[in-house]
Amino acid sequence: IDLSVTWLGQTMPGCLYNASGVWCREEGELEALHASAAAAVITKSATLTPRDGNPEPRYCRTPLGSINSMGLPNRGFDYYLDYARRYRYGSGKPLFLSLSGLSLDDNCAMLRRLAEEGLPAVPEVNLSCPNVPGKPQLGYDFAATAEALEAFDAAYSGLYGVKLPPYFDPAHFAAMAEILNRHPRLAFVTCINSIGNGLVVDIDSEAVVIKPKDGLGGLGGDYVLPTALANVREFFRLLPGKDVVGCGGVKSGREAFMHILAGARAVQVGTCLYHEGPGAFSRIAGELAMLMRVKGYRSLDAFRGRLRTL
Ligand SMILES: O=C(O)c1[nH]c(=O)[nH]c(=O)c1Cl
Repeated sequence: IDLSVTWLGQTMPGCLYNASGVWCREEGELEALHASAAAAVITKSATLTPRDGNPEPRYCRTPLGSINSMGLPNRGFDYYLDYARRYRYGSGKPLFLSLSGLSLDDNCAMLRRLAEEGLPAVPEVNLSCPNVPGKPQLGYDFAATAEALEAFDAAYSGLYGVKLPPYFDPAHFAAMAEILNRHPRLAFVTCINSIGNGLVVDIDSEAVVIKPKDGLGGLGGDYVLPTALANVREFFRLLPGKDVVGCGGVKSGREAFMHILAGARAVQVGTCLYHEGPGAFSRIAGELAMLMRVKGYRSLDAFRGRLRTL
């Protein structure tokens, strides 16, 4: 059973890696991911300067997944760039740098700095953080997204990707695809980020469960799987020549299989990784391989994007 994935001019040994934000803020966490069965590593979304993030409690696990309003806590761009300078690219596991500047200028400054370094690390620009008070998700503003992508192309001459928020309307899928398809070096989109601004209520305390934004936070886990699959399948159809990375609701080989069937080139794991740790990757990969064996598939190419309609 071959779980390898060839994209971005390289072949990685498997198809699973972390969702940005989970188990990836500190170098020790990143090294643990690299040492695990994860096939790639992506860093916590970086801002130009370090951030403490939102007041706690800012993350809560629920029976169906998670809610978070971390507020972009991170060590700052220089910390992750330094890690990228020392990363062992020869391992065959790509390194992605998630960038989430608080302004277009910040995103372009980080992209320009990364371009100057000439490192193999691939940027994934986050258009979808839902948890910085006062900062709407860029990906929901089509004009601003169009402007940003033009600026990214000018700031960075290599291949890059974007992390998209979930969309919920065919008109929005079409509008975003029209914008994204203008950019040949935009090599992939990662669908989806958390479903923003959900509200989890604790009926015992009769209170919300996280402090920021009076309890509003991004949802992950079982809550988001159908929405994630829809975004993967729609953008797989609408973005010829680009890759779609599936993210959302993956907790076993089953959901990984669903994402790939929907068109995902590779699959990210967030909420499940937060709770299980990097051992999740070998478990999920084993479950995926077993599922493929039962179904008679020897590689991901044998079923990627082959979701049947009725
Ligand atoms: O609050 C966060 O740090 C956060 N949380 C998310 O669920 N998605 C993001 O992109 C970010 Cl940047």
